[in-house]
Amino acid sequence: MSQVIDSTASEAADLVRHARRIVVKVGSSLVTNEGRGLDEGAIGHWSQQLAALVQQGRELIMVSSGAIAEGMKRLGWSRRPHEINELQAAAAVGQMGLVQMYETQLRACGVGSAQVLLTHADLADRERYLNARSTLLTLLQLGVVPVINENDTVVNDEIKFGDNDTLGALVANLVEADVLVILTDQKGLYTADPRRDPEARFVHVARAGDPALEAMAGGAGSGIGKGGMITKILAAKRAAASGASTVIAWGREPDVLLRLCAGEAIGTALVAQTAKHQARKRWISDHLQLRGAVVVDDGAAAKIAREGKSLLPIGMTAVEGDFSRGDVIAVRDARGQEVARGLANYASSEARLLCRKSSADFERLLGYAAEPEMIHRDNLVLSRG
Ligand SMILES: Nc1ncnc2c1ncn2[C@@H]1O[C@H](COP(=O)(O)OP(=O)(O)O)[C@@H](O)[C@H]1O
Ligand SMILES: N[C@@H](CCC(=O)OP(=O)(O)O)C(=O)O
Repeated sequence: MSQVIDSTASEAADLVRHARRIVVKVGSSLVTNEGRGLDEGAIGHWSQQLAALVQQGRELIMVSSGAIAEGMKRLGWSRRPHEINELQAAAAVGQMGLVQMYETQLRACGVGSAQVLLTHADLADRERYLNARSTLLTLLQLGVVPVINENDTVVNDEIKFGDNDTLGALVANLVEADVLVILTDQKGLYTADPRRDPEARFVHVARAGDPALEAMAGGAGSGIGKGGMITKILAAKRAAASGASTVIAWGREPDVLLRLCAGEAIGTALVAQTAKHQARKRWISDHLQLRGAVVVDDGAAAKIAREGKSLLPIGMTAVEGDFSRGDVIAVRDARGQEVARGLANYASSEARLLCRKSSADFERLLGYAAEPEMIHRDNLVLSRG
């Protein structure tokens, strides 16, 4: 049995203790008590823990399923429909109750919440990716807990996440979370589905992306959940691509989030092998197709290369090519040498207006106020040195 690990369970637990930005995902079977209706006690308990962690100075995002199951209950449907339009209708009905319950519970703990509905296409589109990212990061800065679900109304079979484990991982990638916590109806990952195999052994820690894990994981055990363990294993692999480790744990474990954040080894830890900043750099370097460039003065080039600062439009002298917000562009110095590459916050047409301008002028020049940076330092990779 592989269970290849480069970390011990206690080292893995330390990852959560030190985590600042955490994405928590809860599945339909937990949220709706196996389809019996929204579990107010469970949502209240997670909300209290989320609020306590925000109050500790951490940033929390909740990815919660349950809309379809709750919608089915509200519509009086006992069997999950096959028609996609019926599933979408159920999700729209159920999402009302779902988000209302989180809002009420979090507010009672003194923490604000926000509803964010996303689709895969939103995150594949570079401009929408940047928009979603900056909205979520702003919410986190405000100390608000975003409560995310798939935007079931606008997706069809092909582009549907199908399960919220994938959505949780994509959100972890989007905001560069330190840890993804997947709460489910089992204590974690076993060597086989424990509902079917009484010999199944518990896996405490493993390497995220280890192919041996995929062989252990079966499909959903309850009639309510969709993904099963395989989607959680694949979500951990995906989250690891941006440097986030994943913990899979039982959602009804008392104080599970607080105890994980206190460094207790609960559940299965799937440890990412790449550090966050390296993963981000690789992601940007992989988008090698450059859409254009900006030329910067020596002051801006030095700030980027030596101090690791963001590129501000005031340091830009020229814009080359035709690019959109979210495209990867080069940053060149006055001698034509490439200093860095990164994701443009402004399209080339806007960037041309912003050259040499300070952020106080942006609203007058563009008609709206947006990011002060042309490329944020988180989205910038140095080309040499
Ligand atoms: N190797 C495994 N270890 C643990 N659970 C497994 C495994 N393989 C399959 N499962 C099943 O996956 C289920 C959890 O997935 P799912 O029902 O989709 O939950 P959720 O709604 O939380 O996403 C478990 O109840 C279990 O029966
Ligand atoms: N967006 C859907 C979630 C789909 C789903 O079943 O997810 P999960 O229970 O996490 O496998 C809903 O809210 O019902």
